[in-house]
Amino acid sequence: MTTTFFSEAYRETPIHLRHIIPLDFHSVPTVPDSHVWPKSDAFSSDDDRFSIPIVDLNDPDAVKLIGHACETWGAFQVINHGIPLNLLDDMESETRRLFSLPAQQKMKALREPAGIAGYGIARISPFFPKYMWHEGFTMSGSPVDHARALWPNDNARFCDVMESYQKKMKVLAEQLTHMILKSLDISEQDLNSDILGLPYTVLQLNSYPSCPDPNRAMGLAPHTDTSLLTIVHQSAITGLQLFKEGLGWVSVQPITGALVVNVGDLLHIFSNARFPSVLHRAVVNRDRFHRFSMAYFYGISTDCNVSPLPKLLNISGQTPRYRSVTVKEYVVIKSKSFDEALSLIRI
Ligand SMILES: O=C(O)CCC(=O)C(=O)O
Ligand SMILES: [Fe+2]
Repeated sequence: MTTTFFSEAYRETPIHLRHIIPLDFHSVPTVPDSHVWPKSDAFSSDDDRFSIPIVDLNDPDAVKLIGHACETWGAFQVINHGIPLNLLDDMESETRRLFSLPAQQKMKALREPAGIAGYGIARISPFFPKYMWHEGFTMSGSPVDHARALWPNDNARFCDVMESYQKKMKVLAEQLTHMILKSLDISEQDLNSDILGLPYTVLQLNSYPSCPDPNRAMGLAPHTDTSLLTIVHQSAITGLQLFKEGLGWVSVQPITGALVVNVGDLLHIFSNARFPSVLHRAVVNRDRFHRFSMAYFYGISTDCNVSPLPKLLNISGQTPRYRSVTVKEYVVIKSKSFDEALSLIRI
């Protein structure tokens, strides 16, 4: 259902094969020109004083802390989230197993040009002149068809781990969404319809192979997510950075067992821009530091309308900053105009 919906939206913006097939990273001793990025002179802060808040979900003040983090950073790390540590470990080892397959094997699960699920490079790739040091595998629901192509006789464990992770993530994403709305004084009854009952969810596995010249390569170029919120599990290797006005690029330090939560475009619109849809990117490392991340995108489905929440406008006396769009319309605008998408629906 979700796949169909996205294919519908993506049919208008199919991607050329050269923007789907990843480089066979292990076959190149140096960074090819196609993957060389101008050295970023943006200030990158590894200073511990500048890091996103860590919120303990058992903290009695968690709602307030989450609201504050969404407002000031558009992101936070969450601990005591209820996702078992061994499931996070299993996710990481299955992800590693997938990306360690030979290139020609991974090609058997290649994403369709107008599709969302399968193996390939980042969907944002056509918006940049150079390729990223990255390969991905995307799922919406069961990955069984692609998993069968990857491992004809040995795919049950991969599918079990991916499915149970998606189930657990959905529960956590719902809980976080309710807490975020509560921080705005919004209850479910205040929403126009049962929009939260119609989630769309996508799980994206990311692989950033170690790079011979990390300063000239880009893992995942700066972007915002087209979700309500995104929950990221990153392996113990740094790479994720968020852009904060006045500070520049700030690294999100991996903390064992913690998950990173990002505000996405849809929540930004709902909040009438009170919560920034956080600009983020992934940088790469050298030597043996092959990094993985697993991003769970939680959004709302199909024909739902997204607009600044009326109750929020009433409470704050603000005028709406965005016009109402359906999720489908927004996905099409974003896949054509990328970082201009929000400004194209601004009032
Ligand atoms: O690798 C990461 O930490 C970030 C992944 C990400 O931003 C994405 O998949 O949209
Ligand atoms: Fe992202």
